[in-house]
This record gives sequence, C-alpha cells and structure tokens, in this order.
Amino acid sequence: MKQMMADNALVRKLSACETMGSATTICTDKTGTLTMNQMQVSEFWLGKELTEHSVSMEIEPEFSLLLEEGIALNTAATVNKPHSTSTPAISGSPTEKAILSWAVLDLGLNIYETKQKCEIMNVETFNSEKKRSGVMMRKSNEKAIHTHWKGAAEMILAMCTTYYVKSGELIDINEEERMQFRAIIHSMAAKSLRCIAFAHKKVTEENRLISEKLEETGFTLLGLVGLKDPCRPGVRAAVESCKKAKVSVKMITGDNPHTARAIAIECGILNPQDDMDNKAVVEGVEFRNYSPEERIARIEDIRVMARSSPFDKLLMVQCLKEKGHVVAVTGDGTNDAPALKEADIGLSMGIQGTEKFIQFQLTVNVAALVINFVAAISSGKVPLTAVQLLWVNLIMDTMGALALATEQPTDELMTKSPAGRSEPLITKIMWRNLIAQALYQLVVLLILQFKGKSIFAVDEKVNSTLIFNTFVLCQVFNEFNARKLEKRNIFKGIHKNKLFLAIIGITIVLQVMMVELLKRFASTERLSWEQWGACIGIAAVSWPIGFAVKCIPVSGKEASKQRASGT
Ligand SMILES: Nc1ncnc2c1ncn2[C@@H]1O[C@H](COP(=O)(O)OP(=O)(O)OP(=O)(O)O)[C@@H](O)[C@H]1O
Ligand SMILES: [Ca+2]
Repeated sequence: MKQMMADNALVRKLSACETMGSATTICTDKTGTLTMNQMQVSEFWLGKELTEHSVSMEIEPEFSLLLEEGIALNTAATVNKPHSTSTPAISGSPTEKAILSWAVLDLGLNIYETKQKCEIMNVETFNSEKKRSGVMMRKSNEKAIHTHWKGAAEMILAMCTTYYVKSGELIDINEEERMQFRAIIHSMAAKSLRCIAFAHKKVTEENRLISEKLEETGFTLLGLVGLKDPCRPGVRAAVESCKKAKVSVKMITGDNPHTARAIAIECGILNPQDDMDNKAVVEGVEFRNYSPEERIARIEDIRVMARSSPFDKLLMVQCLKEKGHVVAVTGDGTNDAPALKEADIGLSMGIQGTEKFIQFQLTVNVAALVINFVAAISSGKVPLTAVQLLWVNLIMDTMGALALATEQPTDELMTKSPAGRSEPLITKIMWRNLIAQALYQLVVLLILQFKGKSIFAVDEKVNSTLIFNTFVLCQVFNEFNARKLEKRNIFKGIHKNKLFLAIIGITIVLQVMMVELLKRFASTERLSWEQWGACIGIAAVSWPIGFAVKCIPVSGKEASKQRASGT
C-alpha cells in the first residue's frame, strides 16, 4: 500500500488491481505520461518570421503591447514575485507556466502592470473540447473592446483574417499565406513541439456584438509559440516491453496530429515510416465520424489519435472493449475522466500482489475451516477457538496482504502475454500450490488433533495450543511460499522487502505473546522449548513442500501463459 501511495496510484476499485495483469490494450495520454510535463517555449514566430531570443527590442511598441496583453490577461496561471530581484514563481498548468515564464524572462513582460490597466469583462477558460482560452476586456483609458484568444495553433489560425509583422504592419491572410502558416505549424509540430497561437481583435463599443459572448471571427494573428516537452526517459523501453508482452499501446492526445506523431515516434509507439495518411494516425473528428462498423474495423490499426476531445477518448475505450480488449487508460484525470471511468483499469501501477494474496488466503481459510469442521463432527470439540480463529484471520488478512502486495514487480512480468478477460481468477498454478499446502496443513492438524495427546504426552489444553501454534506458524512459513507462485527460490530479493520481513517479525512476536502471555484471552497454555521446536519444525516442512510441488508441471505448459503474476 505504501508503494501504491508512493506511486501516486489511486485504487478506486480493488478488482482493478486484479484486472491489471490482464490488460490487452493501454491507452495513454501524451502530456505528463509519455512526456515529462516540463514544457518550455523553444520557438517564437512573429508573422512568418522565426524570431531569435531577446526579440522584444525589435517589435513595434504598439504591437508589442498587444502581445503582452494577450499573454498577461489570457492565462489562468499566476506569477508571484515577492521582491523585484527574486526570480518569479509561476504556478498553473504546464502549458501556461511555460508561456508565462517565457514572457516574463525573455520578453520582459510585466504581468502585474499590464493587468492593472485593463478591466476584464468576460473570460472563456480553457477546456479540452475547444482547446483555446479567451478573454474580453476594456482598457481604462479607451472605449474599445479587446478580445484575445490563445489556443491550438491551427484552430486559432482559422479564426484569423489578418496578421501582424514585426514592424507593426497589418497584412491580410490570403489563401497562399494561410498555407504558409499551416506549413509553419506543421514544421514546429514535426519537431514534436506543442503549437499555441495568439490572436487579437478590437471592436468599438458601438460595433460590439449584443451578446456577452466572445467574438470568434475576423481576428489578427499576433504570434505562434512552439513548446518543447521532452519524452520521459525510459518510456521507449516501457513501450517496448509492452509490445513484447503483446499489449498494444495507443496514444490518445489532445495535441496536434503532427506533434502527436513526432512524440509517438520518439516513444516507439509509431515507426518513422508510419506517416500521416497511414491508418495508424487519426484525428478525433475523423474517428468520431466513422460509422460504428468502420470504427470496429479500423481500431486495431490505430495507434495514435490526435486532437481528440474527452468524448473521442471515451469512444475509443468503448470500441476497444466491444472488441473484447481489456483496456487500461492512463490520463491526468480531467479531460480523460470519462475514458478513465469507462476503462477496465483506470490508472496503472505495479502489477503485483493480489494473486499471491488470494492463494495465501485460500490456503489459510481452507485449512482452518476443514480442521474445525472435521474435529467438530468427530469429537464435538473445536481445536481452534473463536478468538484464535479471529487472530489467525487478522494477521493473515491485514499483514499478509501488506507483506505480499508490496513485493517489487519482476521483470519477467512483462514478458508474459496478457491473460484477457476470460482467464480464471485462480489459475492452475495457484490451485496446485494451494492444494498442496492446504493438504499438508490438514494432515498435520488432524494428526495432532487425534494423536497429539499421546505423541507429546500432554493434556487436552496443551494439545489445542500446539494445534493453534503449529497452524499459525504454518501460515508464517507459507507466507514466504506465496511470494513466488512459480519460481522455486522463494527468498529471492527478500532482503529488499523490509516491510515483508518486519511483518513476519511482528507476527512471530505477537504469536509468542498469544501463547506465552495471553493464556486467558486466547485460551492457550504455555509451551516448553521442545514443544515450540516441534511446532516450528512441522511448520517449516511447508518450505520443502512448496519447493517440491513447483516441480510438478501444470498441464499444457500453460504456465508461460499464466496471468501476469510475480512468479
Ligand atoms: N492553457 C492553454 N491555453 C490555450 N490552449 C491550450 C492550453 N493548454 C493546451 N492548449 C491547447 O490545447 C491542446 C491540448 O488539449 P487537451 O487538453 O485536450 O490535451 P492534453 O490533455 O493536454 O493532451 P495530452 O493527451 O497530450 O495530455 C494543446 O495542443 C494546445 O494546443
Ligand atoms: Ca491529458
């Protein structure tokens, strides 16, 4: 659990952990999952001209002011600069943070001053549907109304009819120029940059739209920025191991198709020769407008969906599920929320723990139940009292779960194919291990129950304690067995799992206390050194049994196909 928390994994439904090992498709978003989410402005275009840094000097002052207003007012991020000398602390979404810090540091923008001169009349906050944010405002010294938009470059471009050049000249965008701007956006995107455009429009009070809504046509393009967000190190390898495990990885992103493709190539989701007219890359709108049959037919080939809305992501997941895939979705939880909810698995984390826990649990419970049942019908007395059973359940449930679930995932995990939806919860391997251990414990307990008094020459009460103690110690030893479902070396990597060792230690200490100190409460008798030795000896036999039983092959070499488990 600690590990899960450290990984920031939120488990909404525990069954999701179980399903995780059986995922056949992973739909991942781009920003923050595949990339570092540390964006930085790396290109700035004024008109059709790529500008150098320290550009602010050369821009015509009035145009420069518009740019500053567009950036300063139209953002949800904030700049905190307590002292004029300190470097500003900027908070907000990574995209906005990048734009603001670039504006403050490179353009020399003074956010606070700029904001003070304007009165904001209306805002449209950024959402993933429209992929833009806008603001409508009035300056304190004039009557005109200004509207600023910033957002996905090609979408903002479509709203523009003119553009500014550095000298402050206003130029009409004709068809040819529009193509050139598209080419600029394309070239930035091909370098895996996220492209954001800024646009502005000024209307006089009389000409303004009657409604309070922000204008959407006839804008002037102020500039384009390209934001670099490097891939996380290790993503390529992770995608590779998913491929090896026959889990297909799809990227669903809100970003531009060219940016998406470039990042997908960097991560190994796409091959460099997969180009735009390949079936591997689609845009959200395209996918949305397919007929259901078409969607089903094409979904396997699609590896990147770009410019997708939250609804497109959802549609993708539904479609995959319809085809029988077990779908895992990773996302930042806001625009991905509908898809996350629909997915079989909402958020990924280390695949481990549950099965071993199930096997362990069943062994304990089967043995405990049967011994009590058999004893009750044969002699009318139950060897394990209610308190003892409760204790067994307590340590086994909570501590066993904790200890086993915190095992590190093994690398071999990823070499296995996913199990899919139909694979049973308890695999043949688990049955094999489980039956062997439960049988052994049963035989021992039954012998103790019926012959214990004569073997050890003790009375009824001491014999019950022996049974209880042996039973608990069997579980302690078996907890080691359950660490590995297939591997014979159950101690591998054990020194790294401090929590496991600590829990084993605590269990043993508590058990000693139960037997030696809490005799009234637990209805136990104190045991001699020899009796303790006998209990431990009997319990320790579950190790060689565990070892031996793993040599029994499970039918049809299905073992390699077993669901992902920490073998
Ligand atoms: N704060 C913002 N203001 C204006 N436009 C933005 C802002 N943030 C992102 N955009 C634009 O919207 C697009 C991203 O939209 P969306 O939020 O749907 O995707 P995302 O979740 O960021 O993408 P991913 O799937 O990669 O995580 C970007 O490509 C960019 O053009
Ligand atoms: Ca996202």
